Formats: sequence, structure tokens, C-alpha cells
Amino acid sequence: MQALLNEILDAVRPLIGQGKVADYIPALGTVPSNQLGIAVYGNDGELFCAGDADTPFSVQSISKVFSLVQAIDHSGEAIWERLGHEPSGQPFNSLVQLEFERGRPRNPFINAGALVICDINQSRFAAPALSMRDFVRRLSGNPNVMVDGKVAESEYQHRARNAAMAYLMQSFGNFHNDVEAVLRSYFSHCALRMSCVDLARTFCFLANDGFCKHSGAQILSARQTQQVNSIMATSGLYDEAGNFAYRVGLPGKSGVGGGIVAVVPGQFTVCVWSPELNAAGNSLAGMAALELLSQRIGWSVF
Ligand SMILES: NC(=O)CC[C@H](N)C(=O)O
Repeated sequence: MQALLNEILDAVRPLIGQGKVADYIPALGTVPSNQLGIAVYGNDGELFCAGDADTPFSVQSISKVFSLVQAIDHSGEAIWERLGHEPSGQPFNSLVQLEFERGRPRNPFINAGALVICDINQSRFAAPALSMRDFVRRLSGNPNVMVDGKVAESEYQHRARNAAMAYLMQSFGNFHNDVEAVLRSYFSHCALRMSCVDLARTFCFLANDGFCKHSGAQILSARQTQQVNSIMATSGLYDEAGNFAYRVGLPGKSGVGGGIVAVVPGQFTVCVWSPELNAAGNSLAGMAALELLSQRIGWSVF
């Protein structure tokens, strides 16, 4: 496995230069683009890494999975009264569908859906940003996971689109808390800084019927785990979810920080990171690395 990871990073490194680092959040635009890392964490606790696997980066939309898991944990099936679990076929920050569908987001992994989930969590937690930070510290086993205050503030200063979505949902009665407070929580989750190793460990319960071995906690039931994985498989990469299923064939979640996490149910969790994105906002070299890995090991679930 170790040799394979090194080989894969060497194979995809030439792609660096063909994508574009996200700069619509100015604090993200300054991240050096030539970084590339991968971590594979087995259900038996084995860890394999290559490249910049220990360098923390902005998790961005990968945090949408954490928010969903928290919401399922305290509210269960009731959350689906507020949003769906259908792919949107639209970019992550699209507004058009939300108006047509009367403020009910298609799924929890586009921004509108994640904002509704954050609204649900806002009603539940006294300090949502701290609850989230502590949740991921427990799951990753890394007590040093931090929120990057500069990134969170930069996102808040450039919040117009996300704010428009939240206020539109409020106009349809599908937003219950103060919009600005929920936006602050959402940006704080997106601004968590974690490495490939942190993320592979954090997500391992999704490969293990909801059980996180290193913390000894049952995070979700086996059934809920299947459900979260199914939403990752159908919506985790926005309007490129079909392409990801075709090329990689695993439940996955990406973020505009350039990270992608993929789950091999019953076996492994993988996190790859390279900051340059393709047109859909997914890591260009990261997708290619996961495609090679899945192909070489025969990991596709399909
Ligand atoms: N796709 C992403 O990673 C987007 C997350 C980002 N914080 C946003 O709201 O625009």
C-alpha cells in the first residue's frame, strides 16, 4: 500500500497547474498550490500516508458531513421534514432550484442544505462552533484541531450568496434561527483546519458500521451509516457526483479547500488533498489520485 500511494502521487503530480485554487474566499486564495497528500486508514487501525498528509488545510464542505451526523444524532429522521436526500445536479452554491422548490434544499451537501442542517443544530447546541470543534477533536483523536479564524472571517465578509440562500429559505419558513448567527456557525465549521490523516481517522466510523474504534464510540447506527454513505455517493461532489461515481465508485465528500474524503465500506477511509480545483470545485489532482487508487485496488462499490 505504501509503495502504491507514493506511485500514485508521482503519477498525478504533473496535473498540478491545470486547476485553480479557490479564491472567492480571499483567505483561501493564498494557499500554495503545489501541495499534495494522501492518507489511508484501515478499519484495523493501520495508517498509510504519502506526500503532505500531515499538513492541515481548510476542510470547507467536508464539514457538511459532520454537521449532518450531529443532526441525525439528536434529531434522527425528523430532519428530512426540512430538506431532501436527492442529488441536485447543480453547483454547490446555486440559488435557482431553491426558489423553484420553495426553500426546501435538495440535500445536506449543497450549501443551502448544509445551512438548514446548521439551523437545526443551532436550535440544539448552546455553542455550535465549539460543539463541532470538540466533536471532530474526539473523532480524529487530535486535540489540536482548530478553527482558522481568518478564513471564517473572510467567508463571513464574502457571505452574500450563502446569506441570500438562508434569507430565501427564511422567507419560505424553512429557517428558524437568526440568519447571521447560523452563517457564523457554518463558516466556523468550514474553516476547521485538519490534515489528510485527521480526516481519514475522523471518517473511519463510516467505513465501520458507525463505530469509531479509536474513540470507542458508536457514532451512528449501522443503518444510519449506510444512509449517510448513500447521500455521499449521490451528492457528495455536487454536480460532479455522477463523474465521481463513474471514476472512483465510492461514497465521497469534497471541499473547496481541495480535500476529498472517500469511504470504502467495511475496509478503509481515504483522504486526499491538493488545493487546485476543477470547474465543479473539486480537487483536480485529488480526483485523479482517488481514481487510480480505486482502480488499482478494485474498490468501486458498483
Ligand atoms: N464547496 C465548498 O467547499 C463550499 C464551502 C464554502 N465555505 C462556501 O460556503 O462557499
